[in-house]
Amino acid sequence: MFNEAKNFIQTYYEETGQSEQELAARLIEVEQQILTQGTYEHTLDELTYGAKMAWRNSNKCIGRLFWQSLNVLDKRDIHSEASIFEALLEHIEFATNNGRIRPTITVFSAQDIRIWNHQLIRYAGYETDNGIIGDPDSVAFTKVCQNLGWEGNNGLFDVLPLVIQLKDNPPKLFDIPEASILEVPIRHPEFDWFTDLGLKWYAVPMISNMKLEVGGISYVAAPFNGWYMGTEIGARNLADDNRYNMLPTIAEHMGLNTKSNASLWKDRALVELNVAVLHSYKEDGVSIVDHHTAAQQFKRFEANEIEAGRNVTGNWSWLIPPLSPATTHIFHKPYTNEKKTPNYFYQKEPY
Ligand code: HEM
Ligand SMILES: N/C(=N/c1cccc(CO[C@@H]2CCNC2)c1)c1cccs1
Repeated sequence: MFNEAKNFIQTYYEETGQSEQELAARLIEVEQQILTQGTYEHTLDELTYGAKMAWRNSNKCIGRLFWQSLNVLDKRDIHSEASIFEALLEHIEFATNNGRIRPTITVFSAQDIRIWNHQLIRYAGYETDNGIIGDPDSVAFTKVCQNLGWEGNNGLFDVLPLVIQLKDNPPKLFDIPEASILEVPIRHPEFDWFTDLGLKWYAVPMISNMKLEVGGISYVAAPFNGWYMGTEIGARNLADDNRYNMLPTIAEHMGLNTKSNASLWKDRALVELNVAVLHSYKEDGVSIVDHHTAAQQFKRFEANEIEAGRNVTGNWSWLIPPLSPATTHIFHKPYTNEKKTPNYFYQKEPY
């Protein structure tokens, strides 16, 4: 652990221009803590910078240009399910900010808390005799919630409860107040019939099942949010045939020939769905980025990193957007998928 701690603290001090003397003193302190307690505690500044570095090192993320502007909420001192629920509501409110989304991470104490949700706000998926209602991606977790007593409503867009577990206690469920959940009804700038599809999506993506690793310490409950890139909603969540599978319906309404692949009906429906998503979020003043702008921002990130003397790492297959990937520069160049730390990692599902 001391090796990982030393590497992180050294890099942190170098990148923030703190003196060799301060570094040496801090390293002695950390070594002492590890020797006597088996671990050490990050200062707020170390934790804050570590969370930002972890974003900077996230190879699958196209949004890394803004890594230094991450808001870090330190909640390492709370240890009851109720106060964790309160902190999560605080995160949701602060991050949502009435639509002017603030990229934010809340860090809970390193080991004894788990949030079972994949995202703080996500729609339920119900398996019924005549198919799946809601988000197919949520079917397994929805069953877990129902086994824990959650009813659900068999709706298309039922927001799942927060499931919070302390140590090895049974998890506790908490409903998120509707007032805290900002959603965007999806309409199209030209096709008036689009509204009748009854589609909407939530404003803020908040990943809550990954762990933040900084200097040898793993924060297994550290939910983080940014804003959406439009294609995530328009080219995947509402488009995939194993998600909301809207392309055939949209193509029908557009009067396209869905009997022939060569009519490119799927592609035309896909573009209009993505146009509708971007139009709706923008009209409602909810932060969102289109995949062309996001790629241009990523290009600026690459230049900044080279300028800072760091090599750019990335996971090409995740960085290219799912719609018109070859229209971005990312498609036309290779990226090394070298894993640096601090970083965000997958971890075993607690259920
Ligand atoms: C600010 C706006 C942001 C945008 C537009 C953005 C965009 C994206 C997109 C499109 C993906 C791929 C998701 C998918 O294909 O399912 C992604 C992945 C990822 N992003 Fe970002 N991101 C943003 C902010 C952040 C922040 C604040 C963090 C953490 C502090 C972060 C960490 C990650 C990580 C760890 C992944 C990979 C997730 C996985 O492995 O499943 N991003 N991002
Ligand atoms: N825009 C975003 N998109 C995502 C970022 C990370 C993960 C995901 C969802 O990943 C799922 C697992 C693989 N694809 C879907 C979406 C952000 C969420 C939190 C901060 S930015």
